[in-house]
Amino acid sequence: MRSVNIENVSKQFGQMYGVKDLNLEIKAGEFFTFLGPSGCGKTTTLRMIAGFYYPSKGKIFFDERDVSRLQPNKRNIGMVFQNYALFPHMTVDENIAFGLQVRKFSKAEIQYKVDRIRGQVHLAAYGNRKINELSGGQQQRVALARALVIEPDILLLDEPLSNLDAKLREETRIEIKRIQSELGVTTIYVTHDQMEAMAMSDRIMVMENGHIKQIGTPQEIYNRPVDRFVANFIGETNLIEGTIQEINDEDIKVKTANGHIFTGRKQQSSPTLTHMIGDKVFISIRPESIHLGVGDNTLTGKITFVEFTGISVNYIVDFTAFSLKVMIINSYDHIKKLGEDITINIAHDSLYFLGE
Ligand SMILES: Nc1ncnc2c1ncn2[C@@H]1O[C@H](COP(=O)(O)OP(=O)(O)OP(=O)(O)O)[C@@H](O)[C@H]1O
Repeated sequence: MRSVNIENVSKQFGQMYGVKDLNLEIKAGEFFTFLGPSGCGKTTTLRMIAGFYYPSKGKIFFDERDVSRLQPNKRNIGMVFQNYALFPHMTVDENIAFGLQVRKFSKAEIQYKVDRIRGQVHLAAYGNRKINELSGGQQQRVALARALVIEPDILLLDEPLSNLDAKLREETRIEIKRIQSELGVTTIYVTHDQMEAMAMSDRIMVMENGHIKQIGTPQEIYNRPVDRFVANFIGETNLIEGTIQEINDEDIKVKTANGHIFTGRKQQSSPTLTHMIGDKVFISIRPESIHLGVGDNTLTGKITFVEFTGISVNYIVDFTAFSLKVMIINSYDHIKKLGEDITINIAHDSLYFLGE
């Protein structure tokens, strides 16, 4: 396993930038995810790491080695894409063995390595099955085995689960994570699915328009987003606009347009926020951090939407100047009805302040 260092990398397509001035270090053995909406530059970055694109500017290192202009087949990388690109009429073993044959391993070595990796992806009994006789999830595990059997320094995965249905996605996600942590291979994962990114990654890079927005652990990104884009993109949140009314070393009071005052902790603010009385701020409140009844930041409003999902009861509650999505984890309590009044509270620690 190797580290990946991206230094000042840009990729231009004519006048347009796919990515611009990217600086990034992925540690050896890390599960690192590129996350962002369509067109933000995830695949372009991955392709430069793979060697399918060369950077227009800047350098890429695997450990100390400059690979910026090295051909893909000289980089010792394993790759899995959303369309598995397996040979459908060949067997599982023939597919897995492909990269080893290209590398001219002996027959005995190939069989040993193929058997071993087939066991690791939980397909031990499937060596002689044809690819078109496998389920989508099994096919994706063959693709993974084929990428891993060459013992790559770096594993690149580009939306590998997007062709699978929801249940299989989750199962395969768990399998990929298990195999990755058993083998300890440095893994770079591309997705636009924030749940997937959160569940699998050691660290996540959130991208927008060819730029890095934030790099951090799933918890950092979820609990301490740098701005409204990240807060909105990672999970659901309520954003309420207001102005700073009062401030001291510990607390901030923010007044909304209809005169409501929210009190929160100063340390629960994005690092880029300046704290001056009169400044405009946004309060981010996660739906699951809102509770029923009286407490800190108590409010009473009218229910304009209600749904029961099994895990939770979700409400939208109108407070005239703003509305809040509220998620009450299923407690078998009475479910309130559309049009009813509801009293909610939000702990001071659950408010998070963002700049414009
Ligand atoms: N070969 C190309 N020629 C011209 N523009 C390109 C090319 N490849 C990518 N782009 C542009 O670069 C930007 C980044 O594209 P990229 O494919 O990296 O995005 P992405 O985040 O992977 O999106 P998606 O999730 O849709 O795959 C986009 O605006 C895209 O249109």
